[in-house]
Amino acid sequence: MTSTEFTTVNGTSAFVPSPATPYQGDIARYWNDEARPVNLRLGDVDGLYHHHYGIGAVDHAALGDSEDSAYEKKLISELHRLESAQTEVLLDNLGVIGRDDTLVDAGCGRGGSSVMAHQRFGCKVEGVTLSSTQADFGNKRAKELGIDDHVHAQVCNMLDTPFEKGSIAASWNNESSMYVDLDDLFAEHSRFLKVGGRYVTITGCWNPRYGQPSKWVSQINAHFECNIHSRREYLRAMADNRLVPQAVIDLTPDTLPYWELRATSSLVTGIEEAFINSYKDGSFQYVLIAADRV
Ligand SMILES: C[S@@+](CC[C@H](N)C(=O)[O-])C[C@H]1O[C@@H](n2cnc3c(N)ncnc32)[C@H](O)[C@@H]1O
Ligand SMILES: CC(C)=CCC/C(C)=C/COP(=O)(O)OP(=O)(O)O
Ligand SMILES: [Mg+2]
Repeated sequence: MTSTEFTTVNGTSAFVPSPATPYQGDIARYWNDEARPVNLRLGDVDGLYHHHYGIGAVDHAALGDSEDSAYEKKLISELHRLESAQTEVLLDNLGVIGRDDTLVDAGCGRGGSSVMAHQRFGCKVEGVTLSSTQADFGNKRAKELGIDDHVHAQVCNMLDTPFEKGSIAASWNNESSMYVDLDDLFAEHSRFLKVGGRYVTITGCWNPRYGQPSKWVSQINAHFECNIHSRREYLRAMADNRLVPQAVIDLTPDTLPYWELRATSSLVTGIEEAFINSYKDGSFQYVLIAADRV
């Protein structure tokens, strides 16, 4: 961060760092203003608020009859269950984490993954986001849950964090790496991770086998003001920054049922077709990459 400015958040005074670039200012504004029902209504199911997508098979028995008056509510619960299942898979890949460890949730959104990590490992989790609205939301949820001594969010550029060199046991980007240069991102994770620590990303990436980003990938970029990288860029930038892949899992077949279900819901946002078509034509992939910091 280059400078700080004084601001007022919910009637209390706080220092919010100025964005490092005009683009980061756009992204901060985007997430400060975001209040899509597809995210808030799903989060209301159990108080875990996610800004990522789901994986796993749809439980049609739990959904029941689509003519039923309770069907839409069940559909929302089912989409939310699949989004939390996505986080569980990310956490499965973090390796052995102790209660005394600190983890970094880079691009933490409203903090759903941070809470789940603490609930599983009993560890500390530090979230960073460009959005003060999201950081406030995450800190309020942590307080309500009585875990604010362990789960904390701050407004901070994930390319330039305050975490000490070699101090972090594991870190991740859950659908947040498409907003940054990957070399800069992995250099920063590599700096604050302990040697032997684990890094995990779940991301959408364009498939080099397709050739170039398809029109659907361009549509997703425009919709979210992001810049989707290719699978090749991820692996190259990791290799250049002492992150050695331990697992590369193609989650594309596992995320398609989520999208096909979401496309039938009242909470559609209009981006469903681009995800479904790009996953089906092979131009876009949903992947998990887990890497060791060596
Ligand atoms: C799609 S949301 C993902 C949120 C969260 N990881 C989740 O799974 O719910 C993208 C997040 O990346 C954050 N982000 C984008 N660029 C960032 C940057 N340079 N530094 C910190 N956070 C960033 C946004 O503020 C937002 O919270
Ligand atoms: C896989 C890719 C390319 C993701 C782009 C980043 C992104 C915006 C993720 C979902 O956020 P969200 O949960 O706020 O989006 P939505 O409102 O569509 O559910
Ligand atoms: Mg969402």
